[in-house]
Order: sequence, then structure tokens, then C-alpha cells
Amino acid sequence: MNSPTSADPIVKFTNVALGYGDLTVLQGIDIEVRRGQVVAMMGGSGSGKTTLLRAATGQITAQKGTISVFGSDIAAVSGEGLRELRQRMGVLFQQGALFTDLNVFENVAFPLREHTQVSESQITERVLEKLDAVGLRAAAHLGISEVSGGMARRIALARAIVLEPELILYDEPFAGLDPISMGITAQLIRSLTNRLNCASVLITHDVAESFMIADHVYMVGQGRLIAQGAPKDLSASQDPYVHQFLNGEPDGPIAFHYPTSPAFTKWLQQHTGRS
Ligand SMILES: Nc1ncnc2c1ncn2[C@@H]1O[C@H](COP(=O)(O)OP(=O)(O)OP(=O)(O)O)[C@@H](O)[C@H]1O
Repeated sequence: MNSPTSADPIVKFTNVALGYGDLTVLQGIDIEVRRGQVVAMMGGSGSGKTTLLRAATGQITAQKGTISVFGSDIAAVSGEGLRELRQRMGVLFQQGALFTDLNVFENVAFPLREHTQVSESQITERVLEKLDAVGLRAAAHLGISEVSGGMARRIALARAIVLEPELILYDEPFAGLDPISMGITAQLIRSLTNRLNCASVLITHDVAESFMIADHVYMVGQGRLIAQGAPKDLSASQDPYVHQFLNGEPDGPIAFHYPTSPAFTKWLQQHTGRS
């Protein structure tokens, strides 16, 4: 296997189909994410954004096509190999649950203690540096019950970056934040990407924040990749789906109703006793 160079994509999906059992959620997906880039994955509710994230971390395997992460085909690695790949990723879930019995410092130190052999003085240095990067150096001593919801998100972010991942995956990083915190979080994602020279992938509905910081946007819907490009290209798009999504219009090709399926029809028949 060739060793990946910095020009190689960190994540590459080639003609990928994804789904669960017999259900195919997305197909024909081609994606590339490179070092130093902030990439946003957008789309309506149920369009498959979380499914893309699960595929990039190897939680689900592709029904078709190949997914390579750090130059390795993720379907071909398992056990220790997958664990090593995942150690190079930081994942920030929407509910980035913190340990309530540990203080802020120990929450951020946790991955270092768990996965490395670094000395106590190095742990102190690295944890304070990451807390500084999210603006919370002086909150190191606080208990988790003493921090606000927005601070808790930033602590979870400091914890996600403490092992200096080459790829950071953010699940809805702006959900539930007030407009100021949204702007701060967006700038933080951009500055961390530049500072760590990593790649950041966000799955999000929030157009304004992600367009402010993304280098490239992929938009999924109707089971496929609907559009992609720099934010300014998508803003200029005439595609009705893109237009509806970016402008938050209720009418258009994005359906409000979850589509009827044979599985639903069967359930309804059983449930109501009607044939
Ligand atoms: N574990 C699962 N088993 C079966 N179907 C699933 C599973 N997870 C998700 N799905 C289906 O896959 C489709 C895409 O779901 P996904 O969670 O990826 O969407 P999303 O774009 O992240 O949505 P949202 O923005 O609402 O969180 C949906 O139709 C959903 O019902």
C-alpha cells in the first residue's frame, strides 16, 4: 500500500451506496475531503447526513462502492486496524456527553490518559492548551454541574481535539445554540481546522453558519448528491432543491412527508386489521 501524502484526500467516497438492510438511503455518492478543509454535508431531515457520518467512521459499511479514510479502504480494516484509524479522528456528537463526576480538566484529559502514555506535566500542558483554544482555560477547575450548556459543548470539543485528530467529524454543531454562540462555534471550527491543519466535516442544517466557514459543501436529498461546490456556487444555483433548502421555503421538491413503503403498508394493515 502506498503511504498517503498530504495531497491525498483524508476521506474519499467513490460511487458509494449506503443504507440499512434492504433500504438504500443514498447512492452514487462521490465525496473528497482534504487536509485543511472545512466541508459541510447538508440536506433535509432524513436525507442521510448521519448515515454519511456513520459510514466515514466505519460504523456501517457501504452497500456499494469504496470509502477510503487516511488512504485505507475502511471495509478492508477491522479490529485493531479500525481502532487505529478511529484514533486519528475526533467525533463530536450533538450530545457530547461529559463525565459528570470529573471536572472540566479531567474530562479533557480523559482520552490522553486512556490512549497515550504521556507524562502528567505533558497532560497538563496539552489539556490547558486545548481548553485555551476553545476559550475555557480558566474554567479547568470547574465541575460539570457549574458550566452552561454552551460551555459544555466547547469542553466536549476540547476533548474531541486533545489527541490532535487529523479528521474531526461534527454532528449538528450548531443545533440548539443561540445566534452568538453559533457564530462563535463556526469561527472556532474554522480556526481549529487551520491551527491543527486537520480536515473538518460538519453535518448540519444551518446554512448561514456553515456557508461562512466551509470550503466545500455537499448537499444530499432524494437519495443522491443533489449539488456540491463552494458556498458561493451553491448560493447562485438555480436547482429547485438547492434553492428551497437554502431559502427555507416550505414548498418545493423537498417532501415534508416521509415516503410510504411496503414495510409501512404491511405494518398499517397489521395495526388496523384492514387489508
Ligand atoms: N439504524 C437505522 N436502521 C434503519 N433505518 C435507518 C437507521 N438510521 C437511519 N435510518 C433511515 O435512514 C434515513 C436517513 O437517516 P439519517 O439519520 O442519516 O438522516 P439525517 O439526514 O441525518 O436526518 P436528520 O437531519 O433528521 O437527523 C432515514 O430514512 C432513516 O429513517
